[in-house]
Amino acid sequence: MAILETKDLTIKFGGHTAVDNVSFTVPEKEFKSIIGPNGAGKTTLFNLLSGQLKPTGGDVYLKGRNVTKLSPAKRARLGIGRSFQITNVFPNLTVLENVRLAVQSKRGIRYIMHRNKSSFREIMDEAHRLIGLVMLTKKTDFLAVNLAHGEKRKLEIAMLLALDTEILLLDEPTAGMSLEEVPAILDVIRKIKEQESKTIVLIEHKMDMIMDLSDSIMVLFNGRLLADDHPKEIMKNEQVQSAYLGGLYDEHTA
Ligand SMILES: Nc1ncnc2c1ncn2[C@@H]1O[C@H](COP(=O)(O)OP(=O)(O)OP(=O)(O)O)[C@@H](O)[C@H]1O
Repeated sequence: MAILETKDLTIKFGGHTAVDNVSFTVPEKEFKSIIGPNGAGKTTLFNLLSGQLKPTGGDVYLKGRNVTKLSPAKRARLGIGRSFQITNVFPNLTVLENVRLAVQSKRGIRYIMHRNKSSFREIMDEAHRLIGLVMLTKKTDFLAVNLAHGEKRKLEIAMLLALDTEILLLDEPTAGMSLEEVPAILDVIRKIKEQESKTIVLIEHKMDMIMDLSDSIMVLFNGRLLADDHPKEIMKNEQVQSAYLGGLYDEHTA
């Protein structure tokens, strides 16, 4: 069953159509990547999925339910979690404290009202598990403010996982990272894919990063869906090669 689906999703900014009649489905537990050159509409599409933007036309469905008119908070409660929604990283708290608070906020008032030793232990165990999953164990007691850029992204991912949504929208998790930091974050994403049984939709600018991780790849170009297929087919697709790979080649040689 499709856990996430769009039909003819469109948004116009003035005369410019940033997302143009995009229809796609994401089956449950699939790892789908969205690629495309600068300005293709990837982030705008994410904003439409998470509810930050309302479309000019078309619809978004979550588990068959039309959520087009719902707020980001309501969509999050229904199962869509987005990495950049994590605005509550406290710089002067440790990694453990930040993740613990995220786990606690998900469990909500129930746990606070019935606070007891076993629920606190459970929350701490989950926080430690998530810190391990994103490979930050050695930094457990570091203040968030003292983490390297790549480590901060890992912390954000741990806090996103704490919300325990079925769908994770990851917007360029490697953005702004030094080359040495990239393999570690890809390892984290691979581990999440293997261990967490989530549906993952990931935006990536650099196609080579996500070829082996993705079950399917969507290519956006000028707001349009150029292709949506298995990675191998995407590589062979001539339209994609000329539109997207050509652009990348230019970028590397510029
Ligand atoms: N709020 C807005 N108002 C006007 N135009 C916008 C707005 N948001 C995005 N756009 C335009 O929509 C187009 C798509 O932008 P978007 O950021 O979604 O692209 P992208 O594929 O995410 O690019 P990048 O890889 O650079 O992040 C661009 O031309 C951009 O200038």
